[in-house]
Order: sequence, then structure tokens, then C-alpha cells
Amino acid sequence: MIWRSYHPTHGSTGNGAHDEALHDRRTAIDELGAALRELVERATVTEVDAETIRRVADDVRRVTGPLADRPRGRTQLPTADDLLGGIRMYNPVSGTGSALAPPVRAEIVDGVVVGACTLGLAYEGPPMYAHGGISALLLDHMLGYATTASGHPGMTVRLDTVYRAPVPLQTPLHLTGRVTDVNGRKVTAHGIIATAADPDAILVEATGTFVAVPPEKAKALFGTMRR
Ligand SMILES: CCCCCCCCCC(=O)SCCNC(=O)CCNC(=O)[C@H](O)C(C)(C)COP(=O)(O)OP(=O)(O)OC[C@H]1O[C@@H](n2cnc3c(N)ncnc32)[C@H](O)[C@@H]1OP(=O)(O)O
Repeated sequence: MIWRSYHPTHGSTGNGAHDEALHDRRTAIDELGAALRELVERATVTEVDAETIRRVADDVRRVTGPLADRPRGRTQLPTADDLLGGIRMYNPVSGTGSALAPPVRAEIVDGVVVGACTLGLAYEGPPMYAHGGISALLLDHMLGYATTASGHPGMTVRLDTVYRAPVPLQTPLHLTGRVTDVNGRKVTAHGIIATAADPDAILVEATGTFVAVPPEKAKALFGTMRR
């Protein structure tokens, strides 16, 4: 199943259900993403000898060769994406094609974005616990999703993060994001990270301010983007 990165905007379904080739491409990207995440995690946790690590490094360089054909630049959207439909295969938080993403699975429940993920040792900051920047990344995403889902998409201009307790690795997590205020172009949202086992015990919380990008700014920032 292809998960959305964000709530769709402009009414697009974004699921590519009627396009078999697109669906097949997304499924393939999903499979490569899962393999890459397994590689990253295994490379992080391994205690094998240096010779084995070097051999794997050579192997990895060799197998990535075919991917070097037809690279896209920063102004070209991935052909598998549906920006307005909320599908971003390589989003570093939710993208199933991303080696960096946990990935977070999120859905809207009674107007609140509810997410789930488990962070492996690749996300370690203090021993056994998540890096604080990763928590901020997850919450920025949850808040951004909530603002988009509420019909007020914008860009983060401020994110205040409060770290109450460390976030344990290799532990199913529960995340939320909800809009708390809309004031013209400015939207305020709040979210938390807890464990799935104890969702009421807040480990990290964040309040963010998002600002709708006016058309002239959007043109300057994103005008060169193409499919
Ligand atoms: C379908 C896709 C969904 C996408 C969801 C994305 C979720 C992920 C979130 C992100 O990671 S976004 C990436 C990180 N953010 C950025 O790179 C944004 C950088 N900032 C900007 O590019 C500009 O600030 C922006 C285009 C958003 C707005 O510029 P403007 O010149 O149009 O706004 P302006 O500076 O006039 O400020 C508008 C209002 O916001 C307020 N504001 C601006 N910066 C602020 C700030 N830092 N804190 C509080 N308020 C702030 C500002 O005071 C003002 O309030 P008032 O209208 O009441 O006067």
C-alpha cells in the first residue's frame, strides 16, 4: 500500500489507482526504500570485522551503478510523486522510498493527525535514545501534515520543541499533530511524541507556526519546478 506523505490538497485522489505503470513504479520504489533502510540499520548495528565492512562497501558501490542513469535535478519532481495528491515517495519522514525516513505512517483521526513509527539505532543521539533533531523533524512533519489537512498549508517559520524525556529507540512510537489556531496567513499547530504503550506520557512536544506562502513568493521559490 502506498501511504500519503500529506493530506491531499485540491481534491486530487493521488493514489494512481488507474495507472498500472505508476503503481508498479511506486511499488518498486517502496521495495528499494525498504532494502535501503535495512542496509542503513544493519550497517549501524553491525560489529563485524573491518574487512567485511570494506567488502560490503565495495558491493554497495557496485550495485548502485544502474541507479546513476537518468538522475533528476532539484527542479524536477520525481515522476512517481503526486505533489497535490500528497504522495511524496522520498519524503525524509514518511516517504516509503526514502532510506532516511523511519517511515512515519500517519492518518487523520477525528481531525487530529495520528502517526506511528519505530526508530532504529541509526537515529541514535544519546545512547539508547533518539537524537533531539530527529524528534524535531518528526514533529515538524506532523504539524505540517495537520496544517495541510486543515486546509491551511504553509511553511514552518517557527518550531518550539520541549524535550521532557528521552525518546527510546526500537520502541513503537505514537505521534500526533493538530491545528490549534488560524490567524490570517498564520497557523499554529501542536504535536507530541509518546510511546505507543503509554500514549499519554508526553516525551517531546512542539508548537509550530506555519505561514501560507503568497503567490508571488511561491513563484519565486518554486517557479522553476517541473515534472
Ligand atoms: C502539500 C505540501 C505540504 C507541505 C507541508 C510542509 C510541512 C513541512 C514543513 C517544512 O519543513 S517547511 C521548510 C522549512 N521552512 C522554510 O523554509 C520557510 C522559510 N520562510 C520563508 O520562506 C518565508 O518566511 C515564508 C515564504 C514562509 C513567508 O514569507 P513572507 O515574506 O510571505 O511572510 P512574512 O515575513 O511577511 O510573514 C508573514 C507573517 O508571519 C509572521 N512570521 C514570519 N516569520 C515568523 C517567525 N519566525 N515567527 C513568528 N511569526 C513569523 C510575520 O510576522 C507575519 O505576521 P503578520 O502577518 O501578523 O504580520
